[in-house]
Amino acid sequence: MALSPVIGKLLHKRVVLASASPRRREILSQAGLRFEVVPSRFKETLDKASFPAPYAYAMETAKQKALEVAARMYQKDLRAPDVVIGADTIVTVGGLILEKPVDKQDAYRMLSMLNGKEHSVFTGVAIIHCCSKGGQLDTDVCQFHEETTVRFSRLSEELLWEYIDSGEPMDKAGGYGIQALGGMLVEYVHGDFLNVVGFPLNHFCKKLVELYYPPGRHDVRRVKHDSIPAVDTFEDLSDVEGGGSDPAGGIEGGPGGQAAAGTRGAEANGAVESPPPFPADLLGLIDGFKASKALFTACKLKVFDVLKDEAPLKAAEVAGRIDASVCGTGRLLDACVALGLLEKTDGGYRNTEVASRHLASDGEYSLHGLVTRHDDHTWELFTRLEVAVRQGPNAAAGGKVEDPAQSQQTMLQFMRAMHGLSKLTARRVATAFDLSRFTSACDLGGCTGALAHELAHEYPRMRVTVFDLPDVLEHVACFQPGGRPSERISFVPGDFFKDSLPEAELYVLSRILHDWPDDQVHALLGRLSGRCKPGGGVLVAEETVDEDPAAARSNLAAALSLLVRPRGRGRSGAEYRDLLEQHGFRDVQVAAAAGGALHLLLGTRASPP
Ligand SMILES: Cc1cn([C@@H]2O[C@H](COP(=O)(O)OP(=O)(O)OP(=O)(O)O)[C@@H](O)[C@H]2O)c(=O)[nH]c1=O
Repeated sequence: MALSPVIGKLLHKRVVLASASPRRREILSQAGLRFEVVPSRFKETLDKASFPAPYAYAMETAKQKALEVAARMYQKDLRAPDVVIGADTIVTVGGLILEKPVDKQDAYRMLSMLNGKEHSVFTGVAIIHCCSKGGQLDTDVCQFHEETTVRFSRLSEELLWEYIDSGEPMDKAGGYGIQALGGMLVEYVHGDFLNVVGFPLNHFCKKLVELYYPPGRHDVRRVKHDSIPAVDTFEDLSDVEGGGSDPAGGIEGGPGGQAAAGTRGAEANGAVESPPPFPADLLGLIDGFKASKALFTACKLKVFDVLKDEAPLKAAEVAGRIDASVCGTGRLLDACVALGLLEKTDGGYRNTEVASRHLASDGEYSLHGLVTRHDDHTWELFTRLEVAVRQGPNAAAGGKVEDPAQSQQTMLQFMRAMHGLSKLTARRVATAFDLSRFTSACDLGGCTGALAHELAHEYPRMRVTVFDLPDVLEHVACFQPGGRPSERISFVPGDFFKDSLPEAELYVLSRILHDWPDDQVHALLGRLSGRCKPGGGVLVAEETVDEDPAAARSNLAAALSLLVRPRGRGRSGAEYRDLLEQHGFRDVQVAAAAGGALHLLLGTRASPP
């Protein structure tokens, strides 16, 4: 059984886990499954005595949990998810079924029954495939169960109460959690450990293989939602009806769908070819732009601002706040849930921590500006990637050099994007080398001063000058912490190609050189080298286009950006070192920052010969 292809079968479906159990959620996300969580409202009150065996009770409860969620979601949007997964875990001892204790006394009763004995843990699982047929919800139900045997040591009353007082037993079947403190009570486990924790992952994957790569018979049966079999007919579900239709065909391509027809056709010819490994990663890549666009759109519509610091909101409430359609907003919010940017609970949607920190438009580490810049500018630039590949770097813009000062709006957007990126990397750039020997620094093209602040903060003796175009410096006030720059930071307007460079012991060029062709880089470094006194330094921070295959993936975005940009060029770390040495900087030290995304070089100005 190859895991990722199996899980991959679900990657392009809207999958819902109908469970409030954090353990199930964790087990499935660790397995790489992408899903939403919609806890079931089904009350676990089925008559246990009406079931022939405890596992049948667990499977039926799991099924009813999942069907309740499918029906509720369908009712709400007239659109059910593709797959709903439900589960129910029970503990059985001496013919009794133990669920979650209702109070401490109940937990004590359960743990006393398990004390010093062997018991079974059953998890029933239902995988329900949904579709809409004739205006009604149509469901395929696949169920299974898994049993694990657990034995508790002989435990003292004192220990049992200590465990109960820890609070751990209360939301767990049988009153214990094997994955945490409860693990100390356990002498042995026979069978699937994760099944005890709440979800039999191994059996689940095997079931997916059966469903999606069907060798023949298995226990899926079409069940009309409005004719869910009564509880007492339930045990029949594991039997295949003789001469039944191909259930996997129904699931894969929908009833009568193309996939089903294809499979049947192949079987009729007697040549059943097994399909190739499922290219989940590749499909993820093919669809990657849709994920980016969903993120961009949510940012632009300020979804993450609306859901910041708030109790969960329903799709309709969010739609009202962002002035958008309810249906469209619902889809967008669900997409953000699937991308791990939002969480969905019974009460509605709310931000994940990452979304609040980086995607809301305010906040110290907001990347909102970067996202909107990508949406408004970079997106379009990348539509010309083919031209850039055919004609070479910088050709895509048709010779048109983008002028960031085009309009106030563009300039501010550009600055917000740069500020967000710099805030994330500035501390790392400032501390990659010991710069304490310098008492003054000049950050050329230092924009909002994000790096200048970190340098001043890290080196209490250092005064920092931010040197940038007058149009840029006009807008820096709103980016200063507390609304004003520190007294050791000054902003000096000027053009580093033309105007006299401020005097400093250390010159900083952070994300500047890639933006210029070689002749201009030489001109700039020549001016800088002329201004820098012997013993002074230059600090360069750049994304590089190294040929090291290990770094290729993380450098990919930078390398392609440099191809489509209207000017500038990508260089390797070695090329930057050469450039510094050509301009009289020696003892070049090299470091990496921001997870290898930034290449840092610190050179010292040698005395002229
Ligand atoms: C034996 C054992 C159980 N559990 C948890 O017990 C709950 C069972 O209850 P359930 O009714 O199946 O699920 P739920 O939590 O009510 O969620 P839901 O699916 O919404 O009904 C699940 O949480 C399981 O992880 C552990 O975390 N560790 C263990 O060792």
